[in-house]
Amino acid sequence: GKRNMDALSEEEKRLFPLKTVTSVVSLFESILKRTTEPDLALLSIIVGCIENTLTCNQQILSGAKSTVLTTTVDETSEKPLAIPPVRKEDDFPEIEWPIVEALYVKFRAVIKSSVDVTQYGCPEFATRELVKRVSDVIWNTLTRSYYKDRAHLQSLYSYLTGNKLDCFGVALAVVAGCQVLGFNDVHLALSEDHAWVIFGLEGKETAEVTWHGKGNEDKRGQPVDAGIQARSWLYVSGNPVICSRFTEVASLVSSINPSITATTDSLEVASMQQSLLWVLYDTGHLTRYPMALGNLADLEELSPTPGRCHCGQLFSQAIEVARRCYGNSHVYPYTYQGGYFYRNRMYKEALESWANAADAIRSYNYSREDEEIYKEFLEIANELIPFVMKVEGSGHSARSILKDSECFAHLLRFYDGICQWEEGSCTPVLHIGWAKPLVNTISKFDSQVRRHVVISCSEVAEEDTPVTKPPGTAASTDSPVKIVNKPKLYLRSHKMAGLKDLLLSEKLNTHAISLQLTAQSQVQLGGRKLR
Ligand SMILES: FC(F)c1nnc(N2CCN(c3ncnc4sc(CC(F)(F)F)cc34)CC2)s1
Repeated sequence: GKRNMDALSEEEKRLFPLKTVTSVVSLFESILKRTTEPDLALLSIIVGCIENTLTCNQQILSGAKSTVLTTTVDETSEKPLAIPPVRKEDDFPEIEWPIVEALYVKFRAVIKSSVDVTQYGCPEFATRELVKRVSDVIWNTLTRSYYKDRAHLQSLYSYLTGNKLDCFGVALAVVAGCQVLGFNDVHLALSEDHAWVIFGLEGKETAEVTWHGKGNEDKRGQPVDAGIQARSWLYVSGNPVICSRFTEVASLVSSINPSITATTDSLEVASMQQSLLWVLYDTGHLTRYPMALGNLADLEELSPTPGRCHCGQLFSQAIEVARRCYGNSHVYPYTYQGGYFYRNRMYKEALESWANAADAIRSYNYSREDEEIYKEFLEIANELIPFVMKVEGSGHSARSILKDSECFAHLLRFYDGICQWEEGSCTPVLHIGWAKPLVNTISKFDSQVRRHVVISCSEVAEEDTPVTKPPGTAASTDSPVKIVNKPKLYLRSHKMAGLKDLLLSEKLNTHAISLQLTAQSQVQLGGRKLR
């Protein structure tokens, strides 16, 4: 019979007007089940329409409709730990099929009328020129100037109703445009702060299709090899999430933004995003997507789904995937997990996650387009860790992390990773603003505790490393004290290795430590790490 050329089956159309989260979930489940080519434009329009209707034209209702603003201020500190966003009950808008269909038809018309594929020889695979052309069509139809970092600019609904897209939205629109033209070899490649496309035979070609950050010339049309060679975090050493159509659906669901204001979320949009992420989780499309797992974990922390795994397991799963599939070159899985531990006052675990995050960044060279992760580490070092030291400092319990040499080892490993990140980079990372909080933090640990960490800095084993009992030999029953293994730490950065004696000294020489930490290394060997 007639091939169903419509985007939706009759049955799916009957789900309209969409009035509930359940109906949106049913629609996604039906589409994901019946096709290997889910239509990105259609799905982006649908979730974008719901998000923008519920978050962009909102009056904060008084009375029963909106819950009271709740803030949790930890009684021992003036700095609130985390203010859960106010979640407003709101009526789900009625999404009519004709509205969605009209926008969908408009997008297809814009793309088909602007790109003459015969000009590219109707190739089986997309060419660089074709990908660049689609990027130009999206680029040239955007509003001249608008605030690019605003929320709710990531969907095709935003593009079609307001001609505005953010950096991710442009990349998604280009892939959706190529899908309209029948080039199913064009797919999204996602790093932790940038997006580009792969295309061609076996997806071997890459092309920039959007801008990145502020004041950076866009490199649209160029391959991303230069960014990978420069070893900048932005290109994750060539380990981006390479999307299939299904992971592209996961990325448009993951980029749903329930925020109405800085402190108020739409309950319905958050619930829709959470439910759709579980659908994608159950169909296996989050398996190789650490950030989407982290997003789902954050939503589960705020509002646990009965019968589902604990959010802590999702943070751990994201780390497992990053290690196994992406060469441990992603940082966010650790800072997602560290943030969770911090919000839940699990400070020793948070320090370990942040040290693991620093291990992930150490092999990169810091480039000027890596500001986002720089800000992440700066906030951990200068806000979160000092806050932990303050609240832990007051409790003189023996269990305080200030008496725990493993915590001191985590802290040193955190700084060691950042120092090694800076090594060989053209742009310095550490400055005096880092040194003061560091010295302050280290000084909170007793010298006994600090001296309990066995620090090695080179291949040569420490001559004075006391031989500890080989593991497994039971401590003799009459030993008066518990045999506690001393944490061992291998410092890889020159700066931290140079600090070794200062760190273990009885009295901390604040000035010497600051000088060592902020020393500008003279000539960088060609300004980057080589092999
Ligand atoms: F606690 C921290 F680790 C984080 N909390 N939220 C984080 N996000 C939020 C969501 N987010 C993302 N979540 C899903 N997929 C992607 S793809 C991408 C790069 C770009 F936008 F395409 F350019 C970003 C991103 C960026 C990282 S990190």
